[in-house]
Amino acid sequence: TLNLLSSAPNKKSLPPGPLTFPVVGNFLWLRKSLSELEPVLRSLHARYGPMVTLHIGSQPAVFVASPTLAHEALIHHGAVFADRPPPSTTVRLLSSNQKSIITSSAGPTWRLLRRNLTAEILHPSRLRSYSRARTRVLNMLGAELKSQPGGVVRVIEHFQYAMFCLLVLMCFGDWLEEEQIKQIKEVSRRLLLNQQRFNVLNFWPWLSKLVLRKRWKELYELRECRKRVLIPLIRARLKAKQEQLSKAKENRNDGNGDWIVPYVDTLLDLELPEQRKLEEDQIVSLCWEFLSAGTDTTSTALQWIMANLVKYPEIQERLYDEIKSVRMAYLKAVVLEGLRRHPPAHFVLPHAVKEDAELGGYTIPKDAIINFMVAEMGWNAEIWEEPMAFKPERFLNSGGGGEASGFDITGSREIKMMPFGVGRRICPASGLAMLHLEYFVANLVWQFKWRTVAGEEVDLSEKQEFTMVMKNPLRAQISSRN
Ligand code: HEM
Repeated sequence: TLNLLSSAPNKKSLPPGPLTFPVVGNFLWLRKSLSELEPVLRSLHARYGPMVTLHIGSQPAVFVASPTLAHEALIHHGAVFADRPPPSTTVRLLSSNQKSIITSSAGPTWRLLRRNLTAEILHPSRLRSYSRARTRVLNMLGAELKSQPGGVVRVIEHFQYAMFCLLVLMCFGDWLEEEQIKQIKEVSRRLLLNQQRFNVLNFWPWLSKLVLRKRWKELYELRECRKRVLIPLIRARLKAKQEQLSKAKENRNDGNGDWIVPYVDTLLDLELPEQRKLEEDQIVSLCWEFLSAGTDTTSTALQWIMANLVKYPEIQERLYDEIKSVRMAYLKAVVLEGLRRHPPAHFVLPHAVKEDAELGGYTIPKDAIINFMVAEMGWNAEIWEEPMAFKPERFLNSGGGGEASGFDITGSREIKMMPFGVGRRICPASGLAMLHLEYFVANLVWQFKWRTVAGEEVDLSEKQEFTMVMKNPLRAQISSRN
């Protein structure tokens, strides 16, 4: 009783929500993925308003569904709401103790790592330099699709592989052989597929170390495997850089210099705020983050967009005509509509506040997890007419003059949707993701006509995996346009 009384004032000022769940219930909540909670949250929001608190375990989790409150938190009080909750034991293990952008708390190391990625790799002028890698991957994807018997393609595995290759080439250099890419892909898949199983290790880690010893061993083994694959690539770049340096010193530039700057090179150069270079392990987890943050998100988005182009042939034909006449506004509108209607992440990654903060008249305590509901905002009927329909045209007026490019995806003035998040933690690669989506959608529609497979329909049902994917993956009948 004493305990309850002393914590009462704080609890009271949290956003409202059902106060208690039975203990067993709690355990189930923990295991349910956030998206399974979405329908529950929807009814809780209807009852309690745009901010709801669930007491998950001992930690309050606040869910924000209103674009206005998200703007207030992430833009107006951006510095306060930019932190992350402490990572789980397994995440800590795989991120070399939070040496990754996603997991680090909002301090000098996070700023440095994030700035390195945005300035050295994701800057528009740099993005142009990776065009050779894009062409190589597009040709590979086109050849794979063409080789499917009867022209019937199940796209998702091909899309995933294409996005993965592209990021591997940006990370380690575009001279890499396909055999090397396949090795990395193999470990990556295994880690991803086992994520749910490894998550369980985080509930009472001391207990799981006794009961789930084999699973812990598997996790350690996969981490080793990841090192075995990546460290030779990192060392090869270190050597190449040293050779280049000595050539430059001796003034014997043979013109065989590199075409591009791979991400790993920038990490080898980087100095942490405490004036020390990154350790090999930390470079491994940063490269890993680069590959895994961008593969499923982008390939899922691409699949959803292509699914809508198959389902609505008139949209596909209009897109084809506009590409033919080199008008790209509609292309951008199609991609934006895809991200609004089918955001790969239905929630941004969990946020936290550095100190107790206020939002919408309630207190957000330091130990709370704050979730922003991406899909709900994109489907908000007060902002979007017929929100569940796929209508790219809605973006053509957003900038005036029929230009979709005027739409502000950063939400800095006002949030209408936030597929990449907004504010200081906004996806640093939103520009790269948009470029890749526009590039592949345009080329796939340019090269092939996409139709439904005879006797089948495109089913837009969702299923939560690492991202929100198509429950029944897209299959399409393709034929060459020329
Ligand atoms: C369609 C594709 C993508 C979508 C929808 C997407 C979405 C997101 C979202 C919602 C967040 C969380 C924002 C927050 O916590 O407030 C995020 C963070 C992040 N994304 Fe992306 N992303 C995509 C592609 C990529 C790519 C291609 C990369 C890397 C090459 C990438 C790297 C990151 C990183 C490093 C963060 C963490 C930022 C931080 O914590 O400071 N993403 N992304």
